Amino acid sequence: MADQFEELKELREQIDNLDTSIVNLLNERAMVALNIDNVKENIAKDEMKINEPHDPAREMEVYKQIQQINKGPLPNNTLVSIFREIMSASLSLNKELKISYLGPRGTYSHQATVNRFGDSVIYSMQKTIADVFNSVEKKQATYGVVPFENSTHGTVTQTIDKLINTSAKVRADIYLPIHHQFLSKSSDLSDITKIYSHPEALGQCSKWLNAKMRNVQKVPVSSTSHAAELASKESGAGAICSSVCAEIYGLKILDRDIEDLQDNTTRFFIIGQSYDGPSGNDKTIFSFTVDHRQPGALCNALAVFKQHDINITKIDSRPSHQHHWHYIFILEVEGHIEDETLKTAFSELNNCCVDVNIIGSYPRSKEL
Ligand SMILES: O=C(O)C(=O)C[C@]1(C(=O)O)C=C[C@@H](O)C=C1
Repeated sequence: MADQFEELKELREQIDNLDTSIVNLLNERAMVALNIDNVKENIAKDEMKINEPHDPAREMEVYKQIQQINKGPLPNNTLVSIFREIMSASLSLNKELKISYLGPRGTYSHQATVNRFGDSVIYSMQKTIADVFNSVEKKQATYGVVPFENSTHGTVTQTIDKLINTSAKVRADIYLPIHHQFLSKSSDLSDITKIYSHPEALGQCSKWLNAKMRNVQKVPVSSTSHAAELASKESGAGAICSSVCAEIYGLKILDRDIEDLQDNTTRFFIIGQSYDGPSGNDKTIFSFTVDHRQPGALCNALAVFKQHDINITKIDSRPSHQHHWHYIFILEVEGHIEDETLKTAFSELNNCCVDVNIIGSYPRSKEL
């Protein structure tokens, strides 16, 4: 017994020594991150650009490298979480970094934002997607996170309508698997007379709603968390939202994973004042308008990408709000706007469009 206590003491001494090394190494790393920030500041001044502390392409490189060198026993996802926090700390060493997202706490936007930026930055929750854009445009937040598209229900119209009219730029994307739960104060589905949720979440659960709640009133609200908040104050009301809302708002989960498709995933955009240079594996999003009186005008615009062998990864259109039945087209293509191929393609595109507006270029991220 005495031997074992002695062994425990020795092992704890080993841990203490290792912790000392880890703390010293973390501080050494933080000093290097501070130096990087100073160098980036000088480069930005020379090039008359904005210094962007967050570098999504570099973060992906760091994650890739730590996973390659990892020999265990720690699993890769544990190391990724630890490094998420290490880089979160680097991001906030020099100055306060404020990130805005569609709140309240517990929304999918909140989860995507915290997964990406960690615990050391300051978060600012906003009531609407438009408010997230406003906070970035007015420089009240360094970055904002907005939902862009869902694998089941398509484009988030509130976001795309802001993207075509904003000075903010898309600088990264985040994929988040989405599993919706049905939450209520009541204990039985048969007591439910009203369902709150964000319109996108209602759309992603249409099969469940039709099968189990066909005649129940559906009330679209600004976010899934706000839906949970409302449901927590009304008997007979329920909310479609994430499981974390159960704890936050003191609700019961009456049905789980009610989304139409089990691989339901939402892609979020990180918006800021500018985007980074090419990483070698990027995407570019832009909007354009064509002369509506000219037959084949849209076809000519799209043909530019075929001619340059540029893959189009998304196409959408939205009403122009200037003339009835005139549309703005939104395209996402592979490549960075500073790549030679894209530069040539965009100069040709400018010749056959009324207006072309680059919304962002960003490193292609991995769908987890
Ligand atoms: O390499 C950089 O550009 C850094 O600012 C350092 C660092 C890091 O801690 O590794 C910090 C934040 C960036 O988002 C990416 C990487």
